[in-house]
Amino acid sequence: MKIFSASQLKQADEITIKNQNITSEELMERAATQVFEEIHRRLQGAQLPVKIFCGIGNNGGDGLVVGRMLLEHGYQVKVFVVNYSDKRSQDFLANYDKIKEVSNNWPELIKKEEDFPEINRGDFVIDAMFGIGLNRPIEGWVGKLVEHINNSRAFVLAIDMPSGLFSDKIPAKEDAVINANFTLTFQTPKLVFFLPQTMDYVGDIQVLDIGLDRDFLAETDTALELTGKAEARELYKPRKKNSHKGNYGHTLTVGGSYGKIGSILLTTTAALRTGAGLCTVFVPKCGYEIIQTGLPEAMVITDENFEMLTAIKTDLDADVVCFGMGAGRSEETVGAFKELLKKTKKPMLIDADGINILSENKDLLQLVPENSILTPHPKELQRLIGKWQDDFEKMEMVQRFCLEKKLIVVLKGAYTFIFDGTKISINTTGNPGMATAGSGDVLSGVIAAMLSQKYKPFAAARLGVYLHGKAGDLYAEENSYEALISGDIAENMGRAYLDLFKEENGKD
Ligand SMILES: NC(=O)C1=CN([C@@H]2O[C@H](COP(=O)(O)OP(=O)(O)OC[C@H]3O[C@@H](n4cnc5c(N)ncnc54)[C@H](O)[C@@H]3O)[C@@H](O)[C@H]2O)[C@@H](O)CC1
Ligand SMILES: [K+]
Repeated sequence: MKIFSASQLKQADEITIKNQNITSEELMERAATQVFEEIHRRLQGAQLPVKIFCGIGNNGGDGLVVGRMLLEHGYQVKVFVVNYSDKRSQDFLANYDKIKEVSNNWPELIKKEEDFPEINRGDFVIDAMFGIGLNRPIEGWVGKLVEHINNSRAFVLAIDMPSGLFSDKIPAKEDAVINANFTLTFQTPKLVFFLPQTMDYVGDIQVLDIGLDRDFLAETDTALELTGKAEARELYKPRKKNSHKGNYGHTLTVGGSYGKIGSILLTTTAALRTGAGLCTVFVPKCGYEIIQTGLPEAMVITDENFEMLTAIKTDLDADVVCFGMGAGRSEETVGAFKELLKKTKKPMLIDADGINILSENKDLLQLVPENSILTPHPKELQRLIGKWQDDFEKMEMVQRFCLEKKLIVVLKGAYTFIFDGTKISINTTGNPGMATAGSGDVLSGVIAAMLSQKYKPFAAARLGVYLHGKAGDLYAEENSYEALISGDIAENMGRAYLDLFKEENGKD
């Protein structure tokens, strides 16, 4: 699913109004009807106090329409207009008149702190103050109202965006932002719903298709894309009946050190579970028996050294080399990595200590084969590219790094972001249970196996990250977040693949 910017959405609005020959008021009615239907489906007529806070722009207009429809359906609704300015939008005004016909009273105006209504814990609050039109922080008494709503601990549903969130920047610490439990957003999820600094304001997300011009949406390019089941399914390449293990590539996993052989064992297990045709593991001598016993499907070659990697001697011409898991950063290992980089020409997968070694020896970056994939977590990324001010600057810095070095970066997080210098893909699977030792090692194996099965690097990263998260989700659904250990992710890769083609309630 594409993620459109606020200006692209405004353009889509205008084109829709023109091409479908409707008024903007009709478009608002259509959008807000969807919000109403969703609320009605969930509340089923429940008589809890509904309090709607409307701004004076089109987000407020949506709130008025929703209020009118809820009243018509017998809900107990109180509509407030947060009257921070008298410059009301046209569609707001049209709906301001219409709601009076249903409620017989004008909505209550809030103009100062003394006008704030009481909000109780059991209330259902609808935030329709600001949407994508917010262009400066919420200030003064309106900011206090935001605090008042947040402090009430009532359930808060935001229309389009929680008020106070910008579509293209991070609010400052002191800025007022609605803490929503649920956000019903129009046509496209907004980027800020997925950034670490802003994702907590949004709560659960649902995207409502408000029927904006199909051609415009299909033809307009976006740098940002969300990878869900439909996209993952499109990336997936079915196996041919007439194939053999050579078709799925030979993966060489290189890593491990004394006390950290488990990491490379996890990586290689994951690679085999993801479909790598053959796997060879290169480890220090101390890893030999562990790997042979723990994973009889893999072949093992050892370093001359017992505890760490010192020279990666092998004639194997692997389809993909995966380096770093548990490798440590001793001088000898750095040297061994350098030699490995020199002789590797195909895109590699570099993780963990591999990334840390690159951060400490930036000259090695020029040896990394084009289109290789790096899978840092935020701390590792910071060591590699330096500090950023906020998530927007971080994204710019990563894209610049990817372009300059011709690399792909998989930035691991609650939402994992995949960068290739021009595109950014945001993953939708995964859960807090996966914040556990070794889940990154498993991810490395999964993506390496995708490369070895001849997926193009960006696609390999996207599909790998998606399936890895899905495997974790499927396990957690039955066993809890807490009980999930990273080996379970590898074990459940098969279910993640099968799930790609499972229909849920007739849709994906
Ligand atoms: N295609 C779509 O996405 C549709 C969008 N609609 C709604 O329209 C919204 C956008 O409406 P608007 O452009 O009127 O903008 P908003 O309703 O988000 O904001 C209202 C106005 O407040 C002013 N403002 C901005 N920041 C302020 C601040 N800190 N303090 C005081 N005033 C401030 C701006 O002039 C802005 O136009 C969307 O979020 C959505 O809810 C729907 O009605 C119809 C379809
Ligand atoms: K809002």
